[in-house]
Amino acid sequence: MTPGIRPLIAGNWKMHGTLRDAAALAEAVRAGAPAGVDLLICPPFVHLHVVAAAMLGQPVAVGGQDCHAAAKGAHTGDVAAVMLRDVGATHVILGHSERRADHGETDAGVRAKAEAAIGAGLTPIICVGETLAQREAGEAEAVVAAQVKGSLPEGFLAAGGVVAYEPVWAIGTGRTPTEADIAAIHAVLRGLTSPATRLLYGGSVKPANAKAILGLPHVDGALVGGASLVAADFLAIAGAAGP
Ligand SMILES: O=C(CO)COP(=O)(O)O
Repeated sequence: MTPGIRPLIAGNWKMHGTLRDAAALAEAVRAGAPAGVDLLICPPFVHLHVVAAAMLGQPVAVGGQDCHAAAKGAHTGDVAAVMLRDVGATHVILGHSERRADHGETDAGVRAKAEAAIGAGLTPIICVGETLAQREAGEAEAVVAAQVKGSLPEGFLAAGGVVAYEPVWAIGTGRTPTEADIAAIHAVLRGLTSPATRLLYGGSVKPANAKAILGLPHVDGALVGGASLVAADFLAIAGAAGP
């Protein structure tokens, strides 16, 4: 943790569940939200409006998992940042490695989306992280630094933008980098951002490893995938970030 930075525990629900599941999960998270920690849940687009309406005025923020760089237009299947803001989202995850892989997203594209998000009043959470081949080649720090330099738009730090380090090989695999490796990358991220930027770690975060990971220097929270779909696990991770 970084002294003076309030931790953020974010749940990326990815493409899971029904509307009923989403409503129940959000309510369970709300009911158990611990003090002293910011909580964010990011449902699939089709569930976002209902979840955001239910969380209005509650201590659980709601975010999107992506947005388009344009404010409107002929972009079939896409969703604009202003639309997310309009239905109650306050944050948006951008440049997740699954989107970089599934949709060919580039650093420049992520930067354009982040500009749109900031313009719409959303807090962008930009994801960076190396592949296993890049880590084994000793390139992890250079890859992550290049992604940060390429993906963060001007005004990102002033707008309170968040950076999430998610090594691709740790996502959904149960594998995590060593604590020293996480700390090393986060030190690089701190050097490239600001003393106040929230830096999240993501990749197989679960109740059993949350305390150790969240205790590392410059780790100001977590971006949680699988474990965020189980309210008790997500809340246990949030509890590990608390005072
Ligand atoms: O991709 C992630 C969050 O964005 C991490 O996913 P897991 O927690 O399932 O490894």
